[in-house]
Amino acid sequence: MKHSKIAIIGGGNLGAAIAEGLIKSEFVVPQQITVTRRNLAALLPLETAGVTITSDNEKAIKDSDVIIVALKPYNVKEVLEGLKKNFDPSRHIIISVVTGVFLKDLAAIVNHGVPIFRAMPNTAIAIQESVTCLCYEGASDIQIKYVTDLFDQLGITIAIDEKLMDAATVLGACGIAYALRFIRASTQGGIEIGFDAKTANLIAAQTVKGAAELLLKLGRHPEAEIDKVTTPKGCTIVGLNEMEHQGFSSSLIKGIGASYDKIVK
Ligand SMILES: NC(=O)C1=CN([C@@H]2O[C@H](COP(=O)(O)OP(=O)(O)OC[C@H]3O[C@@H](n4cnc5c(N)ncnc54)[C@H](OP(=O)(O)O)[C@@H]3O)[C@@H](O)[C@H]2O)C=CC1
Ligand SMILES: O=C(O)[C@@H]1CCC=N1
Repeated sequence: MKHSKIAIIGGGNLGAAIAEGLIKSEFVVPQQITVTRRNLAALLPLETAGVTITSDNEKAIKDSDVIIVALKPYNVKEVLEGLKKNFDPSRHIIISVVTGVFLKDLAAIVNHGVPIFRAMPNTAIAIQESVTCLCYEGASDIQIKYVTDLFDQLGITIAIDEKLMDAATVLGACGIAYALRFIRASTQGGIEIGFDAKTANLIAAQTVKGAAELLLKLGRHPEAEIDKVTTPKGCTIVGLNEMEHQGFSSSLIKGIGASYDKIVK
């Protein structure tokens, strides 16, 4: 499957980010990628990089082997219904990154025996730093290996039960926004205590990266690392405790719950 052509149906925020990541990773060359949307002007940078851009979904599917569906949840049914006659089970695999649309619902729309994967990456896929949770139905071992390899090039991949896909959406995909808001708030605090915005943002972003790398590279526990920073009677514990009095951990946990409820209810 190494020379498979990839069509991304719906080249918006996530679809375009996947294309960018694929190009950077060299998993495929740009000429193996087609990206579709109606407003093609937004895709011109990808075209400059060598990707085929088009509004013709049918042609994109006919010219490709792997079809990544990156449409909004509310128009996926309508768009795929109109395209289903173009899917060939002996050739195509479908990878949906659409939030909240189950494998069985996708299979019912396509109705063709085409292997279907659900993947839940985040926008850091553009720089090969996504965490992508994956589940699938009706796929062969070769196809599972291919799709896992593809997302492994774009960050890390975790195979999960489909029942956890909504939770993966919140923790991994929405999580990028939560982390960025943390950095933004830190930057605002940094400005209040003396830094210009650019320097404060750099310090806040690199600090979050360092914290994450302590866990990812050294396998450490967050609280054990916090203990190393909180000098007795020092400034860290005073700030941290004040944040907790103001509901820091609680607001994050409640926010994660609210995002989850929005998907499942
Ligand atoms: N953004 C994120 O961080 C994440 C998003 N997701 C999921 O990925 C999906 C896409 O999200 P996102 O990229 O943010 O949304 P966008 O709205 O940015 O992208 C969807 C794209 O689909 C295009 N589109 C609409 N109709 C058609 C059509 N008939 N044919 C081809 N393209 C079409 C739209 O462009 P145009 O109007 O020009 O046609 C639009 O650019 C959603 O289901 C979302 O839940 C999952 C994880 C993370
Ligand atoms: O906010 C959303 O609905 C989408 C799904 C995950 C990230 N963005």
